[in-house]
Amino acid sequence: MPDASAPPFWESWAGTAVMPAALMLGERVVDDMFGRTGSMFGLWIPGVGRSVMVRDPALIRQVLLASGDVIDDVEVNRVQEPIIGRQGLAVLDPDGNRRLRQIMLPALRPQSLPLMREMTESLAERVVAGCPAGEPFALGPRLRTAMMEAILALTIGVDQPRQFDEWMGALWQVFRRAVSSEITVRYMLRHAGGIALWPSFHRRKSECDGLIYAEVERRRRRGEDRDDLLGVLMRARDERGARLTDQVLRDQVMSIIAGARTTTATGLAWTFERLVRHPDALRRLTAESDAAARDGEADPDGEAVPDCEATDGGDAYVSAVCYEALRVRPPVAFFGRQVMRPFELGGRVLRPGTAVLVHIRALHHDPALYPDPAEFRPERWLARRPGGYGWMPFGGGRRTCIGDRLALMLMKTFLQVFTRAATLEPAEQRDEQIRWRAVSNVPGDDCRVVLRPRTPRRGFPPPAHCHFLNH
Ligand code: HEM
Repeated sequence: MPDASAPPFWESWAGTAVMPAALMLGERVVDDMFGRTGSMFGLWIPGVGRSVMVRDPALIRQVLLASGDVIDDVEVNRVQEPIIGRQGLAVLDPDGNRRLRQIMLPALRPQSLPLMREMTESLAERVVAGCPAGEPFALGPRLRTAMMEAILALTIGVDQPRQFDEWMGALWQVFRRAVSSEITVRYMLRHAGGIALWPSFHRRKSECDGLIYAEVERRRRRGEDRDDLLGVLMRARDERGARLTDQVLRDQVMSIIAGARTTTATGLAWTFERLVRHPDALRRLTAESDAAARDGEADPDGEAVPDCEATDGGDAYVSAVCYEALRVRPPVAFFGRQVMRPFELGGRVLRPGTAVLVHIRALHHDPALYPDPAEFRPERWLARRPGGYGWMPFGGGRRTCIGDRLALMLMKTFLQVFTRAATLEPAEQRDEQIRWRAVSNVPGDDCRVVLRPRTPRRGFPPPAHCHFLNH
C-alpha cells in the first residue's frame, strides 16, 4: 500500500532539483517551490540524504521542542566534523554541549567583555580609515578580514599584525578546502575514506592545530592566565577537578572560528547593502550614531546630518536596523535537525534519518508575520523585539547560535562608527543578488559602495595596520 504520508513523486524530484537550480538561478526557485507545496517540501541533498525543507513557524516550533530521542540536533552538523573535530560544540552530545556552553557563554556576552566593545570601536575606525574615499569598492572583503581579527582577538588573544597574518594564512588554507565543492563529494564518500584520505587537507589542518597547541603550551609554561576564550576554557574544571583536554580546547577554538568566520561579516555586508539603498534609514541611523557619540562625548567633530529625524537616543535604531537586515537577508541559508523516530509533521510522517531543514529566509518572508515582507523597514522593530519562531537568523532551541549577542555587538559598533565617519552610497543602484556560498547567502557583488569622509578634517589617514586589510 502506498504511504499516504509520503510526498508526491513529482515533489521529491522537483525538490531535489531546487538546490542546484537555486545555485544557478537564485533564491526565487526556492520561493516557487514553497509556493507550489505550501509550508514544506521533500528533497534529497548530497551528503545529507532524504530531507524536508520547512518555513512554517508552527512546524519549526514542533521540531525544536521535540525531545532528543525523537529529534536529534547533532547528525546534520557532522559535515563540520573534519574541521571542528569530534568534540566540537556543534557535534557534541547534548550533555557535553550543555556543559561547554555554560563554560563559554559568559565569555561571549559583550557585557562581560568591557574591552571587547572598545577594541571593536578602534578596529572599525581603522577599517573605515583604510577604505578608499569617493570611489566604488567592495566592502565585503574588508569586513571579513576585520571580523576575523575580532574573533581571533577574542578567542586566542591574537593582537599583533604578524601573529594575525600567521593565523589567517593557516586558517585560510583549511577553510578554503572546507567550503569547496570538493568537500561535498568527499563527505558523501566518507565511509570509503573520502575525508580520511585527503592529505593536503590534513596537512593544512595540522598546521592550524599546531598553532593552537603551541599557544596552550606557551601559556602553561609561563603560567599565563588570560581573559580570552581560550583562557576561560583553560581555567575550567569538571566536578572531579580535572581540566579540559588539549583536544577539547582545540575543538572549541575551531568551533568558534568556524561559527564566526564569515557569518557576522556577511550579516554586516548585507546590512550596508540594504542601508545604502534606503537613504531614509541610513539618515536616521546616522542621526542616532551622532547623538550617541555626543552623549558619550566621543565625537566632537561629527558633522550633523541634515534633514534627519530625531531618534529616541541610545541604540534603538541601530538594533532595529540589524534585526531587519538579518530578517530580509539572513546570512545562513538554513539550519537542520534529524528525525530519529517516526515523526508527524504537517500531515506527513517523517521516517527516521530524514533531515528537517529550516529555510530561514523563506520563514522571514511570511506575510502573516511581516506585512510587505520583502521591504527593508527597520521601524518594524522599534515597537517589538525579535523572538519566538518567526525570526531565526541564529537558529533556535538547544543549539541556538552561541555567538548571537557578540555578533550583534560587532555589527552595531561597526554601523555606528561607519555612519559617524562617512557617508555611504551604493556603487550601483540595483539590489545585489543573493548568492549561495556553502550554506551562506552572500551579496552577489560583495557589497560595493562609495564612501566619503564626513568632515575634511577627519579625512582618511593611513591606518596603523593597513596590511591587515589587504587579505
Ligand atoms: C550574524 C552572525 C551569525 C549568524 C547569522 C549565525 C548563525 C548561526 C546558526 C543559524 C547556527 C545554527 C543554530 C541551530 O542549529 O539552531 C549557529 C550555530 C553556531 N554559531 Fe553562529 N552565527 C553568527 C555568529 C556567530 C559568532 C560570532 C560565533 C562565535 C563567537 C558563532 C558560533 C556558533 C557556534 C559555535 C554554533 C554551534 C552551536 C551549538 O551547536 O551549540 N556564531 N550560528
